[in-house]
Amino acid sequence: MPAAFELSKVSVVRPGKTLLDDISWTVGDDERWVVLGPNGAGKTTLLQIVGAALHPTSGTVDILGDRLGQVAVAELRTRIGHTSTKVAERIPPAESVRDVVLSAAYGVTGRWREEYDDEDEVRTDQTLGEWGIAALAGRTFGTLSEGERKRVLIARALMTDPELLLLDEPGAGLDLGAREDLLASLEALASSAGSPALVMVSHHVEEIPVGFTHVLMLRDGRAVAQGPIAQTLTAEHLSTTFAQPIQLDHDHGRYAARRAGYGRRAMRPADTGGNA
Ligand SMILES: Nc1ncnc2c1ncn2[C@@H]1O[C@H](COP(=O)(O)OP(=O)(O)OP(=O)(O)O)[C@@H](O)[C@H]1O
Repeated sequence: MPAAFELSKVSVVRPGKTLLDDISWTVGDDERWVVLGPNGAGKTTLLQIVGAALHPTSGTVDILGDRLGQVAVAELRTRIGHTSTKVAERIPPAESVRDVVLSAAYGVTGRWREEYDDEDEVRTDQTLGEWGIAALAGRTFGTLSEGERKRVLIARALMTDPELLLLDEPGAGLDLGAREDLLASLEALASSAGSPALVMVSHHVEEIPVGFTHVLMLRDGRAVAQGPIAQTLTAEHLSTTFAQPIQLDHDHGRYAARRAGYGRRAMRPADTGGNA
């Protein structure tokens, strides 16, 4: 199995702060990973490394067969789809949804005088259709709801048919229905033959789409655990990652987590005013 990327002993250090500490991590091109961890754990920093947007302070990074530091990163980035709030912030609010997706062909945000060929136009319409947002094509990005924006960003990231897709908190800010719609789409993508290698960052196990195969858990820049989801996503590892006792439930490929023991006290009659 060829590796989509391989990190060896990667650290990222800033004055007074170690953002990533000695991370070794290999992702195969047919694997779908979720990266879980609390606020400030280093998840976004890790995704920036894998997206060739940041060089590590130490360690080596090989992405799609190229070693970071020995390759033109602009070219490498065209092979990687990356969605994040940072990408969203760069998109002009007045840009049409169709142009947000189309302009990915040049890796630019904000259409200007680029010339697009028919293949780009066809691929744009196809991707808008696949992500259920064809009806939004003429709307401006700034008028979209959070759920609609998330879909447009994923469509943009997939427009260039990347070999690696990085999704930084795609479920953040979505209502229950929009989250479930997104998870269904990601499940379909994860199980499709032409899917790129996938890495999704999340705070919540409830946001793991069915079909995701592996998990990496981060705390304070260090890997708490990593490996196949079935063996690695455990209450014990979650408790260490989130620094509190966690109960984990699993049903038909979906997960739910909460603090262990939460609710027991509230059930006592003395607390509820009951007289049983
Ligand atoms: N240039 C920097 N200098 C110092 N600290 C930084 C710098 N950039 C990021 N950090 C810190 O590094 C830590 C990791 O940041 P990162 O954004 O990777 O975390 P995260 O896991 O994605 O967090 P969240 O879930 O809140 O988005 C945070 O505490 C952040 O404040």
